Amino acid sequence: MSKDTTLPDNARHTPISMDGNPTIDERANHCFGCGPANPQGLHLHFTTDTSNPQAITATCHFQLDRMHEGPPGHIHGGIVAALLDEAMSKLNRPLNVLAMTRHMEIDYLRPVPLYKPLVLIGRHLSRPAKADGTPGRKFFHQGEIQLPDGTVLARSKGLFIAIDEKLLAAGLAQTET
Ligand SMILES: CCCCCCCCCCCCCCCC(=O)SCCNC(=O)CCNC(=O)[C@H](O)C(C)(C)COP(=O)(O)OP(=O)(O)OC[C@H]1O[C@@H](n2cnc3c(N)ncnc32)[C@H](O)[C@@H]1OP(=O)(O)O
Repeated sequence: MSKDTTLPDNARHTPISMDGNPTIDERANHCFGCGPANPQGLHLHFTTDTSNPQAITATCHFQLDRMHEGPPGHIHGGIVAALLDEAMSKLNRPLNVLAMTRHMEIDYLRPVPLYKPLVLIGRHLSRPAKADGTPGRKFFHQGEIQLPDGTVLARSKGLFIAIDEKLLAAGLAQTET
């Protein structure tokens, strides 16, 4: 069945230019957290440090304005959650896994200010082995939003589950129709 190329992009979720066989990165082009093609996204850009494979990190320097306000002068709590989720999810690629958030918990320690430079950090914590000793599919990560002086404003712990590539392909096929 041929595709209706007259539909607006927000209904298709994938830009017309990516028709064919888009990679997962191309599919993520509209990701609310990091997709460069999402005009309403956060446009977060992360640098990953894999020098210690046991403690991979992903770091992003960012600043938000009133578009994302919750308490006056401060970032909305749901956006704080999205920021932390994004930071943790950025650890999956350097770990060579496609994974989705299964569970996350957040400590909102201090209100997170708008119009201030902030640091968002994801840290890989552990990947427990299965009972038979083979690598498990659960990835535990931590996220933090900090002031530049290191003061932690919000902290998360997340469980990400590796997605079977065959199921992923089926999922992507579903979103194509
Ligand atoms: C269309 C497809 C596109 C895919 C593309 C993906 C890649 C590219 C993403 C890029 C974008 C990223 C963006 C940011 C990251 C998001 O935000 S991802 C979006 C939010 N997340 C979701 O939508 C996920 C929705 N959930 C699901 O699809 C399914 O639950 C999952 C995650 C695939 C897991 O399903 P499942 O395989 O049935 O796993 P389930 O048995 O429920 O739980 C797995 C294990 O975790 C354990 N567990 C559950 N909760 C807990 C807990 N609180 N504590 C400890 N253990 C727990 C369970 O007991 C279980 O353990 P075992 O029995 O295996 O020992």
